[in-house]
Amino acid sequence: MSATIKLGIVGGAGWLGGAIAGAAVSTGVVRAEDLTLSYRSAKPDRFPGAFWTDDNQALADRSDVIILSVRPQDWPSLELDAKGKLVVSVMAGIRLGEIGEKHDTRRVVRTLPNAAAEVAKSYTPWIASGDATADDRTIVRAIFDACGVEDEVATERDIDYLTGLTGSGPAFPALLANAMMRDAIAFGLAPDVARRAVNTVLTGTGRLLELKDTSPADTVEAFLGYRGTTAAAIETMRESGFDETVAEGLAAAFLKSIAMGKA
Ligand SMILES: NC(=O)C1=CN([C@@H]2O[C@H](COP(=O)(O)OP(=O)(O)OC[C@H]3O[C@@H](n4cnc5c(N)ncnc54)[C@H](O)[C@@H]3O)[C@@H](O)[C@H]2O)C=CC1
Ligand SMILES: O=C(O)[C@@H]1CCC=N1
Repeated sequence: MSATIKLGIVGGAGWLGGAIAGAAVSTGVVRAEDLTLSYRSAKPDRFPGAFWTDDNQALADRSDVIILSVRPQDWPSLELDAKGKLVVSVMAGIRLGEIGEKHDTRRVVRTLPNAAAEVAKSYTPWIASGDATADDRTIVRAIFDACGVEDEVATERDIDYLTGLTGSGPAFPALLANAMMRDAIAFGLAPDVARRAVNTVLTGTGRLLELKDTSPADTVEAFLGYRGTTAAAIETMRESGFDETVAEGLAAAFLKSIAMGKA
């Protein structure tokens, strides 16, 4: 892929837009001088050499590829004519067809990264509209490879499902860790010890997964087979509905993603 794409990020001052910009610049997918970012109120002091603007049409006119990274509720009021350019959305819930219609282009890609883009560890599923070209796909792969791991998926329904599974995903280990910490503090552990203990469990587990790429089912089975303290905990959590609670939470995210689109 050419290293000279001109990339615009609407909402570049935000959490995800900033993370994508950081990943794209640091991996050389885009040069800082070819990057345009828009903000709504205060101009951020980030990405030296990049062009900041509060005029989204100016951003679109300067860019070949436009990433939409505003919150879904802010998108209807976004004025931007992309005139046949490649538009890449990271917005939850908003459909390919709606995006193309509003921004006057049939080259649209809908993606759903996650918060780990900030550390180049996002999982990003994406799907392209019928008129997206092979070069468009190459550009999208390059941007989201820079943010972590990406997969082109078969349907927008898959994106809606993955919005909960992986888009929201970083929140779920945090939810578990928070419950563990609360229990540890209720038990009487010093809060700083509890925090260090629980955070180390999470980072250590992540590292093990990264190095060994084991199946979670195999890990659970190995601990169950040990018939020790871990098996006692897992069996009690499951009897209390752990697996069903997770499935219900993921279903709620899936339904919310569908409800956020018009189609
Ligand atoms: N944060 C996350 O973990 C994930 C977020 N997303 C999606 O990413 C999108 C952005 O989310 P975040 O970065 O978390 O939100 P955020 O609120 O941190 O960033 C959005 C930014 O857009 C700016 N903005 C709003 N309207 C604007 C306009 N007309 N022109 C220029 N800037 C404008 C806001 O001022 C803000 O800085 C959302 O659509 C969300 O669904 C998707 C996956 C994960
Ligand atoms: O919670 C949200 O709506 C956004 C989209 C996926 C993750 N965060």
